[in-house]
Amino acid sequence: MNTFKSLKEFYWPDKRLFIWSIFFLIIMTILTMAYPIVLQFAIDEVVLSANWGLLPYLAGGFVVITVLKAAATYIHQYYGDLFGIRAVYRLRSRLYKKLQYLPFRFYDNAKTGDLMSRLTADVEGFRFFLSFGCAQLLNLVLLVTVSFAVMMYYSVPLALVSLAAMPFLAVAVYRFDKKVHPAFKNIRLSFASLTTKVQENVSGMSTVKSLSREDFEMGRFDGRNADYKNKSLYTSTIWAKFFPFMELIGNVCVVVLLGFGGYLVIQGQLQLGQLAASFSLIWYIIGPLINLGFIINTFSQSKASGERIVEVLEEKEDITNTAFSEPVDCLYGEIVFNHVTHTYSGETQKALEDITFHAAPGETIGLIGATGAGKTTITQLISRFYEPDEGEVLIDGRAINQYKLEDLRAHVGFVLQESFIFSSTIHDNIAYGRPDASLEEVIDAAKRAHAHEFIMELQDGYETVLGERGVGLSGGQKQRISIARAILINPAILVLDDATSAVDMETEHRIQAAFQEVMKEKTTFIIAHRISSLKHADQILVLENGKIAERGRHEELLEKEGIYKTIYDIQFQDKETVMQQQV
Ligand SMILES: Nc1ncnc2c1ncn2[C@@H]1O[C@H](COP(=O)(O)OP(=O)(O)OP(=O)(O)O)[C@@H](O)[C@H]1O
Repeated sequence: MNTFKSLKEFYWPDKRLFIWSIFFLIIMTILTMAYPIVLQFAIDEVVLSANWGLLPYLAGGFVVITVLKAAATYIHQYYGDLFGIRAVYRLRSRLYKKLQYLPFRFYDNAKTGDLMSRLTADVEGFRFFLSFGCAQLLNLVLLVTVSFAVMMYYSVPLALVSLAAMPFLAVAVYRFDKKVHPAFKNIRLSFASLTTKVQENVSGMSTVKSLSREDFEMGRFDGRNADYKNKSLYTSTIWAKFFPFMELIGNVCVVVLLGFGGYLVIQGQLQLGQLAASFSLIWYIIGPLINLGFIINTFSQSKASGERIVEVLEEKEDITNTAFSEPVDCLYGEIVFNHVTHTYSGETQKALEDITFHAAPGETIGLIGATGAGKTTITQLISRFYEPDEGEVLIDGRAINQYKLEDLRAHVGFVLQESFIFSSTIHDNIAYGRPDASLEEVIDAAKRAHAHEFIMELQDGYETVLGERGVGLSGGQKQRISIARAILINPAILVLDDATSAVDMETEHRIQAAFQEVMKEKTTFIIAHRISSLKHADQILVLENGKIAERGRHEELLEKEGIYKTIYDIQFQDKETVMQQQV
């Protein structure tokens, strides 16, 4: 019940809808009970008493009851549905908002397929219970109690004898639920694994194709598909056995009712109409009891779904604005790292250890080092994507948690190795960080990123719609869109993660020139693997295993004859070799 309590704020604002829906459900049940009573009255008081004058009234009354019941059913269902739909609308919005603000740490461990199923299947499971499951449970209790009471009113012995088999029915339902519940749970898990596989496959399709692993992927999918099929078949066999068995018990009850009831009628202890009415009433008891398993199942499924939803909602947003966070209009871009140490959650090895440096506004800092040395981590700490375990990061003399997160991030521009392109127009992709930018500004940014020419060659120019993940653009083109995006937000701090690795030599040269232009008055971090990108940096930090191994300008580092010089020699020799081969 805790789950339902935790999610109360989403469904309780519409409690009126729920109450009305339940009110009309009660009316619906009362009117349903009227059917057998009218039948009993028609047989005993009209037919057997030859009181034919009552017949038109009875028929008219029956029509009125039917119409009223139809109206009550409509209102009950409509309000019930509205109640569930509105609740999950709020819930979905909150979940989506939560996903936007959850820290990077959460996404490091989250599986996309799993998150998707929480936002879709689990939310739907919860809605189903709110809209129908809850009402069904209440309907069951009402129908069974009232039907039993009316049967008892007609004849206590008949009610007790014909319902003697009910305990068997209850035991069968209980045993069935014990089997079917885990079976359903397994189906859900199997389905989640199936969708995760599909999602992963579609996302990594280019890798699958480039390595010709289609057959391997199909084999892996077949395994999960077969697992899902087997689990569904197993559940079907449980259902298939359950219904005939339940019907058998139900029919035994009916046979007992007719036999014993017939005897009572012959003995004059029961009226014929009462027997006929009891025949209908007994199904109002058996029917819902057979469905009890299904209702319990809906309940436990929605409870499980609710738990998975609550898990996301209660996930800690540990990187947020603090009480000291203040809005800021402009940054100068002075950055200080003071003995910063950082370990990613779940890792034992430090990604950064005791990093200290000072970057004056407008300076260019080069970061170089082997893969995994900690270059990206430094830039991620500047944007407060993660919080360091020890030490502090200061911008313009203030600790970065004293800035409002959105302001801080608005002043740091990233050009990442793998730029994400949204499935919308080129214009919207460039203006993503500044949707208010004018078309002239967007075009100017594209020109400076050397993207304008290729954009104009596309059929719809800036209005060209890009596919998911920007399919249709080359790596270099995507990167230039990303550069234009960063230029447009005009950040005080710029991070270029191997920004020109995916473009040809000529374009690289042009982009580098454009960057010299935009980097003016901006503190820029260049994460580079090639020394050529760092030659003009004001300061180069050479990282090794999360520590700064060397620092200085290009010429100074060459003189040190250390790691930097080694990298330089390797890259320089490579160049020499290429030159020699060309001669
Ligand atoms: N999200 C993460 N969760 C756990 N460990 C991480 C995460 N990101 C990076 N690491 C680890 O932290 C260390 C530093 O990684 P980082 O990405 O900063 O290196 P890098 O120098 O930028 O490497 P590359 O040149 O390959 O991009 C590595 O050992 C890496 O495995």
